[in-house]
Amino acid sequence: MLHVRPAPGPAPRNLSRLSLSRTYAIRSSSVGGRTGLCLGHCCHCKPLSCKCKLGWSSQQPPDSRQHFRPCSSASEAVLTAQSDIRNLFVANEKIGVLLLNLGGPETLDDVQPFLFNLFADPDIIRLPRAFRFLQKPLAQFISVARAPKSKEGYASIGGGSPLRQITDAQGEALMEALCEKDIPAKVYVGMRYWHPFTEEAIEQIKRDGITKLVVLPLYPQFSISTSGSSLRLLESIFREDEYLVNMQHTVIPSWYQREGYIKAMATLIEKELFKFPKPQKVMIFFSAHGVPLAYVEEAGDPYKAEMEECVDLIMEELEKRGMANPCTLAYQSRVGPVEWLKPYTDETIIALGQRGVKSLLAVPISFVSEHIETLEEIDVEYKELALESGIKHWGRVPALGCEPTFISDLADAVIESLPYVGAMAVSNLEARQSLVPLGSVEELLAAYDSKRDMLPPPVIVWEWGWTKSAETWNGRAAMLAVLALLVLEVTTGHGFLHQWGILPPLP
Ligand SMILES: C=CC1=C(C)c2cc3[nH]c(cc4nc(cc5[nH]c(cc1n2)c(C)c5CCC(=O)O)C(CCC(=O)O)=C4C)c(C)c3C=C
Ligand SMILES: [Fe+2]
Repeated sequence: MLHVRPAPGPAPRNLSRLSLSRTYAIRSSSVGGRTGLCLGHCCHCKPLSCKCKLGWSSQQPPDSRQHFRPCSSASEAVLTAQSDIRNLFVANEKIGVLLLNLGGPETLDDVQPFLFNLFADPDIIRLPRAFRFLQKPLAQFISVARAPKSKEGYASIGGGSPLRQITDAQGEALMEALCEKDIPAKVYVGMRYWHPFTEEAIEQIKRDGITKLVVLPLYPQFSISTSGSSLRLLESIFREDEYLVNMQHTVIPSWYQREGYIKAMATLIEKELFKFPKPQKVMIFFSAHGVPLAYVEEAGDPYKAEMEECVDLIMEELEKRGMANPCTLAYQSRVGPVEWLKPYTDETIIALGQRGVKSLLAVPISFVSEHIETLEEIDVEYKELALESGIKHWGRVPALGCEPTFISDLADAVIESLPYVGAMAVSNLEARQSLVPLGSVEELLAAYDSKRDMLPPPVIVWEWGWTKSAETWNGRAAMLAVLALLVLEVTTGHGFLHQWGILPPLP
């Protein structure tokens, strides 16, 4: 199914609106009578369901749009927050902002160990509980097998990922923006899979004696596989550390609906549209990083719903500016044999070409830095595919990077969240039970973990003969046997893959 909005005019877009209630019900989970993760988002608007200045009652999940939409009193909220912050300085507090990101290999030699870290993450490869002991051997196997292809990609974009450099620059720019808004704070970068690792950032935060911390994942939309994974790691680090248990903090889990972000995206799109010979005829093609379908359908990942709403908001902003282009949302970069969110970017490009679309503007939407999937997958592979599919004019919107409106908005998000830093951690006991996400992300992750265990097997009744159930169970037995062989091979360095030269010998 394509997410296509026909041109011209404000005809309804075919962007299905999933119920967001699960996401926001989880977000609104209350600890100690106050809500959790609405911090930093909702302080502008106070709909009826909102009981506190920054939250809503857990009994009354709000309409997300109403709650999250920035309104004209945004600057007022920032001003209030700023005066609260000045009070923090009187109390001699040291404010830190921890930017969480994915991380990327800096050299080609880093590629395999980076991939190992990624695939060793149980939020990336989800093994049933009984098979968790296989996580690391499997990560070793997949990372070794995938490294040559990944290396080719990284070699073609200059020999490594630009992610560290860009994230550091975003951190610097955020620090300056906060300083200009009279909020001196130190910004730290903590990567999930490569340097500087989250653990390194945390050590620096401790050395600097930070007393109040805002945790800001650099993913606009929340996914279990990205922000969720980073927060889970952070939570485990916090739980083990006496200093961190006592450090007040808050988390901004996703921020795709912020006015500054939406406007910055619309401005970038508008600029690129006008490079086309007929701007009004261009199909705006949002390409988001995919996740396996089961994350959304079985584990309750809000990623798809947030992505669709984000696209809606950007398109509304463009409409306000007089642009009524058609748009499509598709998902790219799938890895492995399972089904991922659809429609897939490559299939969609081909379908659009067949439908006679002639001008396509690709908009990377799930990430705010240039990275391998914008520089290689979109700029090279998808462009080539588009031209082969009959598309005549191709463009690509750059990632936000250090775009000033965007950075200024991130600074506002941080400022708005500051008065609520530590509001939840009223005692050590409570803090230990519910640390980083003030209860909410933990609940989200816990909900998906428990759901995973409760999933019914695909085939319940055994039937003799060449049946679906026989195929399934034979297939499972065969997979386990192959897995066992692979694990043995990767750990011992001996086996058929080494003999056939598919895997290099162990050093
Ligand atoms: C919102 C963004 C991202 C989601 C969601 C996401 C999920 C996800 N990714 C993989 C597997 C890989 N991702 C890789 C690189 C990579 N992923 C993201 C973002 C999201 N991933 C970025 C920004 C990058 C690039 C980092 C860089 O170095 O520039 C890779 C490595 C590259 C490759 O070999 O293709 C893999 C593998 C899974 C399995 C997944 C969801 C479960
Ligand atoms: Fe990824």
